Amino acid sequence: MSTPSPLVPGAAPASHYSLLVVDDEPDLRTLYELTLLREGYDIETAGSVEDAWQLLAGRTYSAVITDMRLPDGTGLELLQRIEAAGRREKTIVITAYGSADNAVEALKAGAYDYLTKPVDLKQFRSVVASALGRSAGLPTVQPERLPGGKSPGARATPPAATTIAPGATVTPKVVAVPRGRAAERSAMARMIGSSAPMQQVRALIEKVARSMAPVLVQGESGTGKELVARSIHEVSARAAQPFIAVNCGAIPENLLEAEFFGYRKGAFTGAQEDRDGFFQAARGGTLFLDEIGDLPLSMQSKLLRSIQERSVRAVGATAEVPVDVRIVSATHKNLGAEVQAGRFRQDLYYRLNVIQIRIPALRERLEDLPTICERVLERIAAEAGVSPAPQLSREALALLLRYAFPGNVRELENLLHRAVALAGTDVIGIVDLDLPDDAFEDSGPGDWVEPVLPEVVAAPAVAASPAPLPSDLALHLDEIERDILVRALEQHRCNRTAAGASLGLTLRQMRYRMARLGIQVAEHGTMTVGAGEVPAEDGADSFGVDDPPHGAQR
Ligand SMILES: Nc1ncnc2c1ncn2[C@@H]1O[C@H](COP(=O)(O)OP(=O)(O)OP(=O)(O)O)[C@@H](O)[C@H]1O
Repeated sequence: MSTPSPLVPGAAPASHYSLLVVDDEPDLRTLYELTLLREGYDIETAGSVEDAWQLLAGRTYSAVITDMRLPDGTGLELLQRIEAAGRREKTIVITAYGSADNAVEALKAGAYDYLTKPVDLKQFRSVVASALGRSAGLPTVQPERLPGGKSPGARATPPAATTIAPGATVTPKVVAVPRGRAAERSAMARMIGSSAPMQQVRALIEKVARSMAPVLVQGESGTGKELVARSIHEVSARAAQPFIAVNCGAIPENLLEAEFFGYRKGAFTGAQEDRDGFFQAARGGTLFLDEIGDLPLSMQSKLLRSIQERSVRAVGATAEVPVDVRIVSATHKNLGAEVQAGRFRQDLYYRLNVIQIRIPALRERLEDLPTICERVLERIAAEAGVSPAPQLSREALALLLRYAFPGNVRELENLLHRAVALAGTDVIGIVDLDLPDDAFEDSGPGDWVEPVLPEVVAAPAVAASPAPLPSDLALHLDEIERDILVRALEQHRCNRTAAGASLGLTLRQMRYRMARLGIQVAEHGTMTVGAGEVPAEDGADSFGVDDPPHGAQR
């Protein structure tokens, strides 16, 4: 066991970061201890899991650095104990060279980061500094103290994040450009939804933000993968450093290397000065690799090397330069299947997929839809300087709840923008949604979703006082639906195809609904409304002026 020594030549000023180093080899302990003392940290050391645990029982540390193989157990066991006890020490494990499995296991178990033997001391200092939320070699800053003397790690105000357009040259100037209004609010605050899957996503973000483990975010297009990546960055100790978002699928293959790693003056025709790449721009922060599944195989191997070595070599440069960057990647593809098909390197997949966050499609969390609509409409109104914000009519919301949203939240946002423009009033109706004709093509009797209509979204702004609650919701909604269908049929002279299209329904769906609600249209164009029934699958029991004769091709 040792304490900060005034005898260490060149030691940085004393700090309040305290570290516990666990290794059974006395020489290595001394090496790590001396290295860290020079950085100005307080150090204590232990030679086994039990020794370490005893020290931990007596106090808290800013971080624990442990070798994987210890005489009475493994570093992983120590880490698991720390996690299980709910302690907040950051943990760094040191694994034998080539034991990627151990490293991945440690990251999954909650380690902040790992180092491989033989430990490169420069990297060692940088990883420890990164775990403490500071830059290696900088004077140590006294962290905010929590009860018990624990350093919480730096939680700075999120800086402006940056997306780099393909082909754009990366300079510090570009990195500093703010992203505009949306970037002003934190990504986590912009992420709407309290459904169980979204709660899980939020909990995972909080958990993974504490470590350096690579995260792979999977989900359909428009589900919010970038929002999740930004949230991880903002919640992490890297929040004060850059967030660089790169769309891997949008960069021409011949530019990829220069864009990722930068280039030196004269490296190729037109390289008139040194330029940084995405990795250098993201130094100390997070590099978000969107659409990683679109990265060509040749670039995949270069990316793998940089991630493994934690260093990059600019095009035309002779030396590798270490970079401290956290990688978050995303894809809408099934990367496992891409690996099977030989289009994605298995080793890279393994490196990127240490922790996976799957964002469910919007149709899998429909309970979030009313709140998302409400908040998006508020935002549209605020941007246009309009008050009060437009609201969806009950019927419009009911229709949206049955729509499949192939483009997920992004599609919903676009749809609401258009609807607000079309509506002209502060209540958005079904016609304003202008949903595509084939929107409900697959829906049939079994696909009916009983709408959940929270009062806050459903109540039109014009209502003076809230309507009394219905005693039978299903009957009440049937009445509303019946009324809408009858009005649409009247407007379209009982032509069911046209009436259905005006409501975003196919003829088959229109037939089904009419039969269910007891609406009949005779051949001469008169309409009767009676008791409903459960229709036959193809709804062939009701005829109308727009129906072809039996057997005819439409
Ligand atoms: N849970 C959510 N709450 C509010 N807005 C959301 C949510 N999820 C996504 N959005 C919004 O939807 C749009 C698309 O989100 P984002 O770009 O993060 O999706 P993505 O999955 O990365 O899309 P792509 O795969 O096309 O790159 C953004 O405007 C984002 O703010």
